[in-house]
Amino acid sequence: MSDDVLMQLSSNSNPSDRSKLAKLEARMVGKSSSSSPAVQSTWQMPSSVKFGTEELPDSLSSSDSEDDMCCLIQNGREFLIQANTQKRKRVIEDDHIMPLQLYEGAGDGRIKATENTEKGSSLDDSQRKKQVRGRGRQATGRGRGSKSTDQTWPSASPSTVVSSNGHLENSSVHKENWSKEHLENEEKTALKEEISLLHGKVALLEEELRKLRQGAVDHQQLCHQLEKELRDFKDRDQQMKAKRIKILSDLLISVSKSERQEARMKMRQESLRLGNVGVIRAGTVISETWEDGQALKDIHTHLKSLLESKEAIEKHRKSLKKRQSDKGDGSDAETGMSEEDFLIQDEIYKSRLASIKREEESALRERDRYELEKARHIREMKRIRDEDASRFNNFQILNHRYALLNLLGKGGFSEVYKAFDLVEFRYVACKLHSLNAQWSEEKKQSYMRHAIREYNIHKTLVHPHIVRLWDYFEIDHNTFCTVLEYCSGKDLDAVLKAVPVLPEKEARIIIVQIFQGLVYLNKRTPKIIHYDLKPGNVLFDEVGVAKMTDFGLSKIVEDDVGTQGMELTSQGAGTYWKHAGISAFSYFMLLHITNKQSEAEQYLSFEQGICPQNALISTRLHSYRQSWMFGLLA
Ligand SMILES: Nc1ncnc2c1ncn2[C@@H]1O[C@H](COP(=O)(O)OP(=O)(O)OP(=O)(O)O)[C@@H](O)[C@H]1O
Repeated sequence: MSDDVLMQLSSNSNPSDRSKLAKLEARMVGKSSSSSPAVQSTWQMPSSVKFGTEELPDSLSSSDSEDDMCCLIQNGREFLIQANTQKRKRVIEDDHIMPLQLYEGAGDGRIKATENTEKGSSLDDSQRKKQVRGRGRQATGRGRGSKSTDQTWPSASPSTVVSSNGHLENSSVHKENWSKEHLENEEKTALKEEISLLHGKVALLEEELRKLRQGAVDHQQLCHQLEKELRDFKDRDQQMKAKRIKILSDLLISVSKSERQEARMKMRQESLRLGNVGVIRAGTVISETWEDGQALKDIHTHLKSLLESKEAIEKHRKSLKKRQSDKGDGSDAETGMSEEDFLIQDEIYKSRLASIKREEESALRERDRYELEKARHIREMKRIRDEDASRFNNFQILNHRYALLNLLGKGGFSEVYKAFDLVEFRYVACKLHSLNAQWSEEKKQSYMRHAIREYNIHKTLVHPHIVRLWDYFEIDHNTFCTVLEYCSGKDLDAVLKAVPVLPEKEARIIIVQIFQGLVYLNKRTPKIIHYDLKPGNVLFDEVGVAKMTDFGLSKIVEDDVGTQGMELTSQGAGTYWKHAGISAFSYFMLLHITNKQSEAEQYLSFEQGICPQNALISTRLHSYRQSWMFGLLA
């Protein structure tokens, strides 16, 4: 430590002092070799310190010259040494103050750095961080810094100045202790400040927590309230839903009831106009017979009178012709009519006959129209009668969902009701399949198999020209229901029966739609054969889109089964698909357009030749032929 300080001190002394010192030392070394090394070393150190001129003997201070020195040496070498030794002592005594004064000039930074370095070894990392934090605060001028800068280090130098001097060492230790204490105090102050800050933060957080807890409690209460409201709302909604459904079904029922009344009233009126079913009693046998209504009676009477008139005129004409030929070239003996008069009379008869013919044609057209109306009327009568006889005619709600309204029609084994779906809020057609209680279990099973197959095939079909099957459920042991898309238009059978000849354009667009449906059935996997395509199974929706329905006889075509391995019915089905599927339908439509019965008959025999083994199809075709081909085209 002393070497460093000495170096420092010597570097700080001015050059003239240094040369004087060198000279003095040179003399001392040369002339007083007896002086102790301790003294010498002690001497050397303060010699580099700036000597105040007042500290030297006047003779030395007043004269720097070589002569003075020589004089001193000559006059008493001993004195000089003694004087220098005393001075050196004094310098050393004061020395513990001087170097620090010098250091103070050099700046606090270095001392502090030294202190910090020393302290750094004894402080752990956290303490160091705190110091840095403390200094940071000093730099920002937050209290502690100002204190620290106000404090001045004691001007005492560290123990490096004179290590051999006990007093100085104590001072150094004291300073170290002081700086430690100071640091500890600073640390404590910082920690106290930090603790008070943390206390503040804790108080804030506690306040925040309290508020949050309060908020949570409020939220929970709100949540409970909302849950309760939701429950109430759901209950109310449930009650309202039940009410809504009740009101809706009541409305639907009242509309249906009025429709029923209207239908029956219309039927009664139409019965008077178009005809009714009368009862004929022959002994004990009671049979039903058709009695034409007034309009038909009138038209028939009119036609009859026209015919009578025509016959009468024809008769008169014949007698005129006879008289004309009898009279020869002369005039008629009885009437005196000339040849010219005969010709005029004949023209009158001819004209009258032509007029009657026109009237007759008109009356026949009118009769045809009445006949069509009569057919519709008979159909409606049958529907009403079936509705009245049905066990589902009292507006039941099936499966808690389908409100049955009015009967649409009755098939071989089923009744189709218009219904309202109270879940989806749409009209549907409920097809109620009833098994005859008289049937054997085997027959029932067979029917069920057919119905389930129909359902399974039909439910997978989604196409604009195929009636959708929405649902299927059992009603009781002998009855089940399929829910179908509702088609509010007529079926094609009714359309064809309503016109004597269907215009080609209309027939073509119906065929196109049905072909699209058939193409879909043939392209999907697995392919489906409808097997029962007829006008009665083509329905129209409210905008006139044609849709195929009734998949009761349809079959799935297994892809991997070759024609050889197929059942007889399936072989027929494959062929039927080609010929009776697309061709038959278009053929029938074309026949209906061209109205050529011979071609229709030819086609039917051809079709029967394709699948003679399929009794069911043959039966169907037979009824088909009966109801449609011969009924219409004959
Ligand atoms: N989805 C529907 N929408 C509207 N009316 C329908 C619907 N399905 C059937 N109908 C009508 O219900 C009546 C009876 O239909 P159903 O299919 O039971 O009889 P069918 O085909 O004449 O007889 P079968 O099934 O014995 O051949 C028909 O007049 C038909 O117009």
